[in-house]
Amino acid sequence: MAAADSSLSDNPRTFSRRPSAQASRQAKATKRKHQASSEAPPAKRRNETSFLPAKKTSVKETQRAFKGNTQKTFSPKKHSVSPSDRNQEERPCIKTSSLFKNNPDIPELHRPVVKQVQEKVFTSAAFHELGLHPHLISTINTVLKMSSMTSVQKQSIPVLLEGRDALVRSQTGSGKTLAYCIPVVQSLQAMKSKIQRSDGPYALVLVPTRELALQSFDTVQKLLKPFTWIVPGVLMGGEKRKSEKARLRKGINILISTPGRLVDHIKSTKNIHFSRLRWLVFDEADRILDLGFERDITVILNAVNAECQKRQNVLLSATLTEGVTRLAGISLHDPVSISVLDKSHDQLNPKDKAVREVCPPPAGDELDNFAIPESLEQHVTVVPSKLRLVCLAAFILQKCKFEKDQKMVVFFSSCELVEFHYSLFLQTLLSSSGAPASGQLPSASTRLKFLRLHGNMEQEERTAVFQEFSHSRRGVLLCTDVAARGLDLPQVTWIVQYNAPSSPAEYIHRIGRTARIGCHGSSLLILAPSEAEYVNSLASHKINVSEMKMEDILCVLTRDDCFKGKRWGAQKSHAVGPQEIRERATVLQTVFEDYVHSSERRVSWAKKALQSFIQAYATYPRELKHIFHVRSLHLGHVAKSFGLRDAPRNLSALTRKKRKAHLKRPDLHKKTQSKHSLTEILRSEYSSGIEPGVAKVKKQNAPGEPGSRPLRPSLQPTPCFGHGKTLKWRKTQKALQQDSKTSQKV
Ligand SMILES: Nc1ncnc2c1ncn2[C@@H]1O[C@H](COP(=O)(O)OP(=O)(O)OP(=O)(O)O)[C@@H](O)[C@H]1O
Repeated sequence: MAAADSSLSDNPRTFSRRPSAQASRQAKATKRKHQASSEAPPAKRRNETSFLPAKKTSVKETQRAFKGNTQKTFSPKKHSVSPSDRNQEERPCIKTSSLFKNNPDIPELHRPVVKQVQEKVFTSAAFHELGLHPHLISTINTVLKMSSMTSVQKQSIPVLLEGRDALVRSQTGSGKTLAYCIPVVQSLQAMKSKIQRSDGPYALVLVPTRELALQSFDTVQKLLKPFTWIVPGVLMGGEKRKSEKARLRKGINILISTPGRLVDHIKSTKNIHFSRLRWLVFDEADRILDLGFERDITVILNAVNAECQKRQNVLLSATLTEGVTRLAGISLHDPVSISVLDKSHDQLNPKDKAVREVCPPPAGDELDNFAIPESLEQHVTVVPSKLRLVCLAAFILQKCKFEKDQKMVVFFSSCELVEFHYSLFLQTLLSSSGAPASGQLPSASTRLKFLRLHGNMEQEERTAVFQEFSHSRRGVLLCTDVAARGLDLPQVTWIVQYNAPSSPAEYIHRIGRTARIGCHGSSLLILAPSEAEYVNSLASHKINVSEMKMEDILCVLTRDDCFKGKRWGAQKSHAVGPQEIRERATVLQTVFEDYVHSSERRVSWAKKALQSFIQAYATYPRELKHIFHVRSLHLGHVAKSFGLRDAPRNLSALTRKKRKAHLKRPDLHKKTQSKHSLTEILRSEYSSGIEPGVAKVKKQNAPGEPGSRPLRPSLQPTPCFGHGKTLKWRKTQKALQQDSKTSQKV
């Protein structure tokens, strides 16, 4: 295989591992010049180079840390053939820019070491100490196979059993679902007049995604095993409305739903009554109550309040933000605020933590510092844009091909990006993992398994993927933030964030898919050099990450002879030097580029994915724009991470046009057409599944304000958020809008 980098393949010795004194001086000078280095070249050059093939480079540029020739002729393989087959073919010469050349310096990460907020997961208290129904206790012990309570359960269950409203905050994977499900089931089974199915909902649980709805339903169903007269049900979209209506008509006593779907039924179904409602639970409350769902939540609360005033309200999340606390002030009645923070770090008397802690609502700074599971190791790697794709692929290979039983979730910023990488990896990495190579475990070739999950998939497939990945011992799930919240995917060992999240809260929820309930897990955040400052932003929220070097990730390619260059073909590859790593990375990049350029259709598919990336990039909230700004992207380099050899010429015009049109996301284009605001488009990731309902929503105006749709009389904004309190709509709306700025990109 001829590598695409002539400086590597023509004469390996030109790549001395130690640069000459002169080269090193020049490199230092270059480094100083680019001290405030970012991905972006100066504005003028950026405009020129971004849309043109790689240009000739200056001497100084060639002295940078990674060197090579600007262009190189190489022989591409026949498309979608494994890299090992490629040597045997006659290939035309195609120009490609060097992968390791003209990259910006990788800045040193001066990350402040901060003390992370910690929580203790388990307590020694047993469920039978709670005075629950004996059948409920035995179900928890035998069906769920749990005996001792987690901290959040120990604190929340007694409070909820006392009949209080509560605001519950505890780290991801700490058992919040049972913290509300147990009191709900205990209280409903104990009702004097036995519950009838036809009574309708006694408890309403709102969750942001369909998968989470299914998961919570599963838990409730298990708890209800001994109490067969109480019927649980789930409404989540994707299912035929007619069959959901039929189930509602028969009666559902514990109703779990996504907000959009419930609103649809409130508006169109006569069979949903809340007169007997005793419980209203908002799981992932900060997500549910943010701008994306605000309108739906108002409709739901108004419908509920119109029929029922006296009930218990519970808000739960690992990241309760100020907006939720404010809304909690309106929607909760004399709530107990439960936080499981391990104060032993700050307090002299560590015994205090064992006592049930009922604290005032967290305020100010405390809200911004989220607890992270102690057994979660967080890493960050800084990778130039050109190398992002090979770096991600190498990391996946390292963990999931060469190590045993690794289960990985990779987060992307849009559905289209998920689809692109999923297909690309299936066609390239899987076909290249046919025969076990030297250094590869015998069963490694069968170890690689890719799945994907995003909001644009058919519900049937979404559910199947969710189930398959849940029950699988290994595999790579490529997904959007639709999988970031609440999902309890057992034994996930690695979380990779290929596109940085739009807020610290989303960072916490994404990494929270691993290291659950005291298990060990790791995460990797991949940043471009221009994004390195994001590490400080995380540190300001008491999030500590340690650096992983890109070279150490790429190093794995030397274990896989699929990625051997031609020069090395006849040799045994014992020596693992930077040169060989670069060569193999170039071979892998060539595999991607060959696949993408194998047809016009694939090129335009890659362009669309690139466009989707740029559009998603433009949606970072204002407070992160100084780190993530489209202007900081070198499109030519970014294009390479989509297997494109050059940046598409018409991309910037297209993107500008799109940005003007309210930053529509291409992956949702079909659904949204041209009328939706950004928020609505982004929300559709979590949509009810009933498109006409979504499409009708025009603008995020407060009900009753000019431009808003008239609501049904019972839904008019005279809203009581329960217990006779009037919703100060405008104030809340403003507060929510402020808070949502950090959560727009989901
Ligand atoms: N007392 C317990 N003993 C053992 N396992 C438990 C206990 N309580 C909950 N679990 C398990 O812990 C895992 C995480 O629970 P859960 O999904 O409720 O966490 P969570 O706090 O809601 O997380 P997130 O914030 O991500 O939504 C689940 O697999 C659950 O079955």
